[in-house]
Amino acid sequence: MSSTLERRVVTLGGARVGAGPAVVIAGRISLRARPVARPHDGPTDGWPPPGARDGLAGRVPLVEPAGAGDLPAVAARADGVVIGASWTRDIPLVRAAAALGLPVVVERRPSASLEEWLGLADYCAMEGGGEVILCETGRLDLGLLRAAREASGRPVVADVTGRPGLSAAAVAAGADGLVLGGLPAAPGGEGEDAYGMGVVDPEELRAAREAVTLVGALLRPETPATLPECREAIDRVDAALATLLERRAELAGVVQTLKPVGGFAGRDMERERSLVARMARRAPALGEERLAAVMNAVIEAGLHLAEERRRA
Ligand SMILES: C=C(O[C@@H]1C=C(C(=O)O)C=C[C@H]1O)C(=O)O
Repeated sequence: MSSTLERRVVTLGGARVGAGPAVVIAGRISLRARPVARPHDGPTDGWPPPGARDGLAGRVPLVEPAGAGDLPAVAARADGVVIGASWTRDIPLVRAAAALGLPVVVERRPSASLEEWLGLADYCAMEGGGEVILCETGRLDLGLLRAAREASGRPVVADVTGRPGLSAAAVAAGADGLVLGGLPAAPGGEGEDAYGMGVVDPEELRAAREAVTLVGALLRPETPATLPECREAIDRVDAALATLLERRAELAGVVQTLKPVGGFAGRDMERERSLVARMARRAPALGEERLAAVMNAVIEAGLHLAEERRRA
């Protein structure tokens, strides 16, 4: 984040994008890939009807219109309108979409420069209510994503549909959110793709949530101001800690098999002291003494686990 630029926060369907934790935006559809209307759907504007069997309560986080005719339905049913990467130069439609007053998600045209992308975002902010999110999509230029976030002060998200392996990298690069294509899945159930639009992929959703939790805990600065926010931030840190503790226990177990004398008998207090001293450099507020108590418990838990496994 630039120190001179005020960071703008956009509220999208109740989620604050741009400050605090990175968010997962699970649902983006394009009306350019309009599904086939089916007779029992009744009059259709190309949308799944509200309360359809896929559990969709009639709303989708992000919708890309195909034309101006879609805009009333987008206004009624979407949390945010998408300026799609393929038509960022259709200025009349860009303008009409921005004028809806919904948050506007401006995708980057493939090969568009930073200047062109940010210029379009400024244009949308002027034409609309000012709530603009930048979205990097396609092959994901994460360097550009980061530069856009710094240069504009606007929230920047990455569409990781079909690229779950880039979720962690996108959050590490500074993405304020991860977008997943498809209809939102039914709460608690696997989504039913009744309309040929595709449903958010559960594996992609899992990868995105892991990324915002684990990478967010490690790399994203946060200053929570309320008790729930603070607890959520702590929960993310604990998730990262648990992941690391499990990993550490596995490694400590391997060490026991490689040392001449393993287990509690082979305990090396000098090595324990030196690892605590190194950790204290990263955790100066906690300091050596408090860390030593924590690490003693961690090391003993690992030794107990290794012993249990050896006996089994
Ligand atoms: C893992 C080792 O064995 C023991 C456990 C340690 C740990 O969990 O970090 C450190 C030193 C030893 O007392 C080791 O020797 O490195």
